[in-house]
Parts: sequence; C-alpha cells; structure tokens
Amino acid sequence: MDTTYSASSHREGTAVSARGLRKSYGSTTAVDGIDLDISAGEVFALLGPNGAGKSTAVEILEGFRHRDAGEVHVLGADPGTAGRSWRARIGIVWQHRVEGSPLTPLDVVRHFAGYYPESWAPEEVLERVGLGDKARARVRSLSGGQSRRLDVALGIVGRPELLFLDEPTTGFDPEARRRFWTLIRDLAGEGTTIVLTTHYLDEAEALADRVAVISKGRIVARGTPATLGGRAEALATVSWTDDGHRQQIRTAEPTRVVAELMPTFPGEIPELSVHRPTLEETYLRLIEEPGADAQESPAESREELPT
Ligand SMILES: Nc1ncnc2c1ncn2[C@@H]1O[C@H](COP(=O)(O)OP(=O)(O)OP(=O)(O)O)[C@@H](O)[C@H]1O
Repeated sequence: MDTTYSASSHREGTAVSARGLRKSYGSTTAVDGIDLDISAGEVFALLGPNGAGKSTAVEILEGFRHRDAGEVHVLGADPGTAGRSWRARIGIVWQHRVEGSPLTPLDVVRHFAGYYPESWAPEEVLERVGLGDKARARVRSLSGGQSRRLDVALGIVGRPELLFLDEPTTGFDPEARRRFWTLIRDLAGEGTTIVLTTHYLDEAEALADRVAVISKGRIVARGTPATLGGRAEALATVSWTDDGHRQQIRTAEPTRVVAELMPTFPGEIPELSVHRPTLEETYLRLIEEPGADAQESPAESREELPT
C-alpha cells in the first residue's frame, strides 16, 4: 500500500462552506446562525466555552446531526444527504473515546482500514500516533492518553481529505501533545484540511492557520491566532519596579518606553517585563465582553500598582 502523498494531494478551493447554520434542541438554541468558510489545506480551530455550540456545528458538518436551517457544503456535497464515497473522504476523531476492547490496536486499525478505498498501512498509522510499541497490546490495557491516540489513528487511517478533531489531546501528556502537533502539521503539509475544536489555546496557536470563537451559538470573532480580536494592535504593558513600587505603562510603543526608562536606572531596569495579550487573554476577553472584537484605541497610560 502506498503510504506517501503525491504533490497533487495539495488541495485547492473551499473545503467547508456554511451559511446561516442553525440548530436548536427544544428550547435550547445550540447554533444560532453561523457562517463558515474553510479553505482546502487549512487548519481551522473552533474555540468556545463549554456548551457554546462547537460540537453541534461540527456534527452538522460531519453529517451526523440535522440542521434546522442554513446551507452547508463540505467537500462539495451537502453532509445531510451525502453518501458513502463522500464519507470515506472524511476522518473524524470524536470527543469521547472508544471503550476498551479485548482486541489489539493493530486489529482495530486494520478493521477500520478495510472501510476505506485508500488507507494507510495499519502499522504505519500506529507509528505515526506513537502507538507502535502498543500495536499488539490489548486495547483495554491502554492508558487514557494511549486510547486517545488510538482514536486519532482511526480518524486518519482512511487518509482523509478533511479531518475533524474534537478536543483531540485531552488526557495527553505534554510530550504526547507535542508529538500529536507534529503529526497534525505533517498531515496539513500533505494537504489534509483540519477542523479542530479545542479548549487548549496554546494548541490553537501552535496549529491553526485561522480560528473562530463561538459563544452562545454565534461566532463572536475570527482571524489568525496572531490577529484575533485586535490582538496584533493591542497595547503592550511595560512593567518594572522603582524604589520598591511596581510601575506599569500600557503603550503601543514598548521599545520607546524601555529606551526612555534606561537612562533613569544605573544598570538593569529592576524586574522589567514587556507583555502583550496572549491568545488566551484575548479569547477570555472575547467571550466575557460582548462586542470586544473592536480594536482598542492606542492611548498610553501609566499607573503604579498596589504593593
Ligand atoms: N443531544 C442534545 N440534546 C439536547 N441538548 C443538547 C444536545 N447536544 C447539545 N445540547 C445543548 O446544546 C448546547 C451546545 O452544546 P455543544 O455540545 O454543541 O457545545 P460545545 O461547544 O461542543 O461544548 P463542549 O466544549 O462542552 O463540548 C448546550 O447547551 C448543550 O447542552
């Protein structure tokens, strides 16, 4: 079985397009008019608090949930009506992991591989997710993080054009997460479109070309991790200690502020730090303050912090 992608596997066009997507469960509106465009080959992350509507939106895109309204095209088809050949082009790593089984990871991956016209070699896919040495162990003997890696193996074994990952690294140790990120980057480099939901902002920052923040069923901000919510233009905070008192200046020009401070100290500026909003801080502001997507006006302000 061929286990390499050809250059022609780099894809062009739109992988996912949704307009006015809506879904309610009884009186709960889970998805309240979402528009999405995800390009082929893109890594796109959906962020949002618990219950924001991410899984519902993604399950509609996967064809596992009916929408109440809206237009959706995924790999050129309506997921509500698309057939088996369309499904074979899609990989899914569900939020909840598959329960333990008396089979081995190799048995399970082999079984799943049989459903796809063009699958990875099962041994290779287990190597790629870091389960090579557990290929012949019992699935029920795997740790939580190892089981999750098996879920990822099952999601990618069919060499999907589009891979949905719902909170894929929950339970991974830090080294396994880094390894998983490398795998995702490799898959993206080979042309796979990836739609990721995650609560780990560092994961979104490390992997995503673009992110969208969902809150209460609506997209409240979208952009690259670096520019989301006006992050690129946000003021920096320069902090230091002067005569035992913590000082800070919020400024659009931290280099100038530090240069002006330098001559006022004989040597090092005590406890100097320059901080710009992290993706996590930006995200928290976006979901806490309605309309916070507007950019801040770059006015400089100085204050002394209470000790
Ligand atoms: N099958 C269901 N029946 C009734 N309500 C549901 C169902 N699935 C989801 N909901 C509700 O819809 C809303 C959105 O849930 P959803 O699972 O899409 O959110 P989420 O953003 O994926 O959350 P999480 O980060 O916790 O996974 C929530 O209020 C949830 O309780």
